[in-house]
Amino acid sequence: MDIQTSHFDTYQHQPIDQITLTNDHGISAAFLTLGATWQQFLVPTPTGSKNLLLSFPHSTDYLNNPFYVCMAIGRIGGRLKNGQFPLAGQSITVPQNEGHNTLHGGPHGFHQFIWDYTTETKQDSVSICFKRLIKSSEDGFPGDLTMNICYTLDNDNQVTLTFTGDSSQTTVFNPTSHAYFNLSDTNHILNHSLALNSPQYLAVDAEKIPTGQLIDVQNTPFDFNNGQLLQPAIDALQSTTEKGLDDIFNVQPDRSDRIAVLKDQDSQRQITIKSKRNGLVVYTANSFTPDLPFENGVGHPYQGIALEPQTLPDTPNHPDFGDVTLPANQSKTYQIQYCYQQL
Ligand SMILES: OC[C@H]1O[C@H](O[C@H]2[C@H](O)[C@@H](O)[C@H](O)O[C@@H]2CO)[C@H](O)[C@@H](O)[C@@H]1O
Repeated sequence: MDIQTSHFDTYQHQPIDQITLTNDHGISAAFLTLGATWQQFLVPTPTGSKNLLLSFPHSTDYLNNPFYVCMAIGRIGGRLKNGQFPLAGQSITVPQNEGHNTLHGGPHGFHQFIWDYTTETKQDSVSICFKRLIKSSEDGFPGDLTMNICYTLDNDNQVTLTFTGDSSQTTVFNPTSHAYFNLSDTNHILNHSLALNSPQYLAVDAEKIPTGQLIDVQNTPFDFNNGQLLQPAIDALQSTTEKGLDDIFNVQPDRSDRIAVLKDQDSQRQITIKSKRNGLVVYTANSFTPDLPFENGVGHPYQGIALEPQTLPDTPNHPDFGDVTLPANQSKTYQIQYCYQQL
């Protein structure tokens, strides 16, 4: 097990570090202090290594576009209608960043911060824990939030994300990761298959806000229960505005908390995703554009797929979706696991 720290670059006169964790099988995962970003998931190939994540070469590239590439998302993933919600008998309004709605924690979400960190080496795992006090005056949500985002790489080739929040006042908390995967040796994900434990997806309005209605996936392009190739699923959506997947699935974790399996048919690389929460947003990068300077070539639609486990979005406005309340001075932890296998 190994941990290496290096200087990545400088952003707004502040140094950005890159921290690389390596396990005993030669698999490594790299992270940036900017946005607590998961920058690389490097697996061995016959000729070297392959990054399973989309990545940029500079800090500014991460913040110069609206795609949150592999960054940490919080306090709340997804959209909050009108940036408003009821909480502890009050109507709360938070800063908006997509018209009058709030997306991915608003204009000052987790992705905007430069995080402090500590590292830890154990016999079978290596970890980096990003830490920051996010003041209510910084992101506009109730309560000062003491936030820890830990990434652990173990010898089962699994990366575990652990989000722990503790707030000075009752607040809302539904963090996730915006990691975009491309498991293939090509620059698109069309020959990946996706399997989801998901009987329903959420209806959304024209602004992609959940209406509250859950729709059965049977006989729709959204039925991934038996696994489905992404190319035909995306083809079936070409007549829609999005021309691809940007959808919220109501998932049912199995006994091992598995909710999804992504597999590249050509290379036989596979990622299994585990989460205890009831939502998964699937976004196939439908509006990526050539001005995105990715390390594996300029941006284009379907270059990667973001799989974002969370409690169903806009939950504070839909109590039947769950409860993302974080009571004052009580710590809450969510975990997401991404497990790599070469079949
Ligand atoms: O404006 C850029 C894109 O923003 C949205 O895409 C987000 C998507 O809706 C979310 O479900 C996902 O979690 O994050 C995406 C990146 O922010 C728009 O929906 C998309 O059309 C825009 O191109």
